[in-house]
Amino acid sequence: MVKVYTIASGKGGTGKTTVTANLGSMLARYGKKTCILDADVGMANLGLILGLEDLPVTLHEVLAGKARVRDAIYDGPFGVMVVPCGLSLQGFQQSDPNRLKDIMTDLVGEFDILIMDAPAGISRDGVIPLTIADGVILVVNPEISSIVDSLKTKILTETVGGHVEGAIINRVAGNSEEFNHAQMEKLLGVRVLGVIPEDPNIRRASAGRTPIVVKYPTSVASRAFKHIAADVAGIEYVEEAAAVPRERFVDRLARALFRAKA
Ligand SMILES: Nc1ncnc2c1ncn2[C@@H]1O[C@H](COP(=O)(O)OP(=O)(O)OP(=O)(O)O)[C@@H](O)[C@H]1O
Repeated sequence: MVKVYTIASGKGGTGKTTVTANLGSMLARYGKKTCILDADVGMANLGLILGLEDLPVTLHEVLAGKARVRDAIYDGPFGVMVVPCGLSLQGFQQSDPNRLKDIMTDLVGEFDILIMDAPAGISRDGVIPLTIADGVILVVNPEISSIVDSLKTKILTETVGGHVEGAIINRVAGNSEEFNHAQMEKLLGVRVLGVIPEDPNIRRASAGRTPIVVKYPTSVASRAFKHIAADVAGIEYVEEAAAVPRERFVDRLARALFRAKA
């Protein structure tokens, strides 16, 4: 049975796109047929951080009724399928977000998991991804403004008949001013699905157009993403061993000589 998630937030910049790219990639790695869509049609950047640009067909053309969604699906990391959005203002203006529901209906038979990256804030178009998901996942930073804005998104989701699955706390630096896991759960009134630390490798990976789980798989943030993905996939998380560097020729030679002498 397919499960449809929307990754949402209150204010912008909390890490929705980062979560969508990394969670989607890991779910595919864990064997789930996964598709991630950039439903942030006005401020799209999922394609940008995955190196998918200058594409002939994107979600813009599909939402404009000019193309089929099948023609806007591209290969992403670890076998995740990606439906990116174009960057042009004209493409945004021609998009009809009401078509999103039909697009999702077209995809449900082909995937185990569909994940939509929603627009930030509260807008008429932003409501659609909140209503058509089985579960909305809020991406929240551990500070009061982000919590208050996410609460508004939670209330809006419930008002329009949607369901909030839980929250991911992102960019946790471990400062004493930050709200902790238990406080966040109490304030938001939802289960915390995972905690992603502040990790400079996330920016480095994005600059290289690759999710951190691919580029720096043993980094602290990658391990956190893997935990959440395993939970969502319903499998037990097993720590992957760090890659053992290949032994250099001189080391092999020295070892062989040393053994020969002994
Ligand atoms: N855990 C983290 N540690 C360090 N940097 C992070 C982390 N999560 C996200 N970032 C950085 O924060 C910035 C915003 O992240 P992202 O684009 O994922 O947010 P967003 O919620 O999708 O934003 P928007 O609402 O504008 O679409 C990016 O530069 C990203 O690399």
